[in-house]
Amino acid sequence: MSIDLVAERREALVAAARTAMGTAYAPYSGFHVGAALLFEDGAIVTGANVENASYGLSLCAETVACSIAAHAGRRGGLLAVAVSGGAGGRADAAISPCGRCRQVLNELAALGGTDPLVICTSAKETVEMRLSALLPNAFGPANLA
Ligand SMILES: O=c1ccn([C@H]2C[C@H](O)[C@@H](CO)O2)c(=O)[nH]1
Ligand SMILES: [Zn+2]
Repeated sequence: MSIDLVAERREALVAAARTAMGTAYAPYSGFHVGAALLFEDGAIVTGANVENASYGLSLCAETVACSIAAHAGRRGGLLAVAVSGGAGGRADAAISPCGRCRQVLNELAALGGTDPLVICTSAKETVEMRLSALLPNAFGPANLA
């Protein structure tokens, strides 16, 4: 059921990540990233990186998308994540989420007991893996219960 939804919405999810890349605010790195989250109800929530003049405060696209989803009331049900990005918004590198974003994604995943598929896409290639492979033995909400 869930796997079918990912297959069904896969193209839309990747397209949403690419579109979201267009709203990146990345004047310092020039590296534009878009992320799209697919939920069990079929909804797609997107985000793009938001940089800051104090460089270290910049937020990645995946973290922005997770924050928007949480703010909209989502507390789980994360089935898949698509990430697309590259210098100048050219999406020529299949980038995978940074360490901080893996942990942020894990919060939404763990709350709903899912292991989302992470789809890293570029114009040239697509690399896919489960979040549990990107963040094995994760620290999560259960550790605080
Ligand atoms: O998976 C990633 C990797 C990097 N970035 C952003 C952070 C920064 O704004 C820019 C360059 O690192 O790309 C993301 O949004 N997601
Ligand atoms: Zn990140």
